[in-house]
Amino acid sequence: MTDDATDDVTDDAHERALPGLPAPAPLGTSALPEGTYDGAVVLVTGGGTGLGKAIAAEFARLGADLVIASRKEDRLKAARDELAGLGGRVTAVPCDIRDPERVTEVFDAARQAYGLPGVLVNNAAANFPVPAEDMSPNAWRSVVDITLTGTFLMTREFARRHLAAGSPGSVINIGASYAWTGGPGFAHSAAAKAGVQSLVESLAVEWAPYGIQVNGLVPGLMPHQDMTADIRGNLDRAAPARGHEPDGPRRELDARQPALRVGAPRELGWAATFLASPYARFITGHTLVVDGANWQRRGLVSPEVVTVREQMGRGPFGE
Ligand SMILES: CCCCCCCCCCC/C=C/C(=O)SCCNC(=O)CCNC(=O)[C@H](O)C(C)(C)COP(=O)(O)OP(=O)(O)OC[C@H]1O[C@@H](n2cnc3c(N)ncnc32)[C@H](O)[C@@H]1OP(=O)(O)O
Ligand SMILES: NC(=O)C1=CN([C@@H]2O[C@H](COP(=O)(O)OP(=O)(O)OC[C@H]3O[C@@H](n4cnc5c(N)ncnc54)[C@H](OP(=O)(O)O)[C@@H]3O)[C@@H](O)[C@H]2O)C=CC1
Repeated sequence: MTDDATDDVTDDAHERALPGLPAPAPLGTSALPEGTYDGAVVLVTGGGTGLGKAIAAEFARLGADLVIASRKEDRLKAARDELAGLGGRVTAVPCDIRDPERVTEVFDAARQAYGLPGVLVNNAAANFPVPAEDMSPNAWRSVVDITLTGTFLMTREFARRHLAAGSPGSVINIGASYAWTGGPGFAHSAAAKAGVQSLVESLAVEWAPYGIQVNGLVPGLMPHQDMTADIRGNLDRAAPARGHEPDGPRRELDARQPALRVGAPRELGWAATFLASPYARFITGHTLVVDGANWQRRGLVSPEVVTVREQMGRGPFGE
């Protein structure tokens, strides 16, 4: 397993004599005791790519049996083989989380393979940048259905099964900080993530009496090789590469973060393994933000306004 983010502070930071936040611990290490998840079953939606795969990897290193679920079978299988190399057992189940019947099948497959998952990571989501005035009803529906409705359906099925069995469980919803700030250019995703955030707060209270924890986990900018072409293209436009190695660390992205570096996917994985661990049993209804304080960033004087259309290189509406 690789982890795509830089371990180094940037050239820019060195030029400015600013260290930024320290680099994370090496990939393959963990703060939790070895075997913390021995015998545990962890279900990660969207576990075949990007941050979901990085989260799954950290649970696997600590002994968990994994179930990864998403739509595209080829990517799931490739991830399954990669994750299996970390030691634990891995099952890949194709599933569109918008479909309640498919959701039921994922839990049936998990139960058959290893037993009822004790941890559910709702990581799958959909997103693409688009000015709101250009967004079709179907584009809105697609993002909201996957991100919000899919998360709800997975969580409901998880809770139903635990309530029936009388067993405890832990749900982690992967969010985004524009749930709180709004997300110009991502109105659909920001609205959906605000809904996901609200689910954390409602369901933590509703299900604490039954022993089910529900927490949120919000990544900052964590680039990875699986990022969609849409998002990668707009990132490139927002922070054009200046001749650094094309697949290496993106220093022009680092320089735009208060931490002077982007996040490494494993940093999100470590946070997830903590939140679902025996060391976080009294934490529920909480959202942990792993973003180097980027979402609180404000300037003394705001930068000049650039419309979303301009940021995306689009001409005037309707032309
Ligand atoms: C402005 C500055 C930008 C700076 C960049 C910063 C980037 C930081 C972002 C960090 C936050 C990240 C949060 C994330 O959630 S990342 C996760 C992203 N991953 C995914 O989205 C993976 C899954 N995505 C998909 O499968 C697809 O993208 C899709 C969401 C479209 C879902 O597929 P589905 O099969 O359901 O949908 P369709 O292909 O049938 O399309 C449905 C409608 O949506 C319209 N559409 C699709 N893409 C676009 C687009 N790029 N722009 C506008 N509209 C789009 C499509 O046309 C369909 O509508 P119509 O039927 O009306 O045509
Ligand atoms: N990367 C970042 O910097 C940030 C990411 N996030 C959040 O982190 C999470 C992971 O994002 P990231 O890894 O970057 O993105 P990816 O595009 O790599 O992951 C999205 C995953 O969701 C799965 N998925 C999409 N639609 C469905 C569906 N209908 N049913 C089942 N699975 C589906 C995809 O698999 P498939 O196509 O096979 O279905 C894919 O594995 C998301 O919740 C995202 O909002 C938040 C802020 C920043």
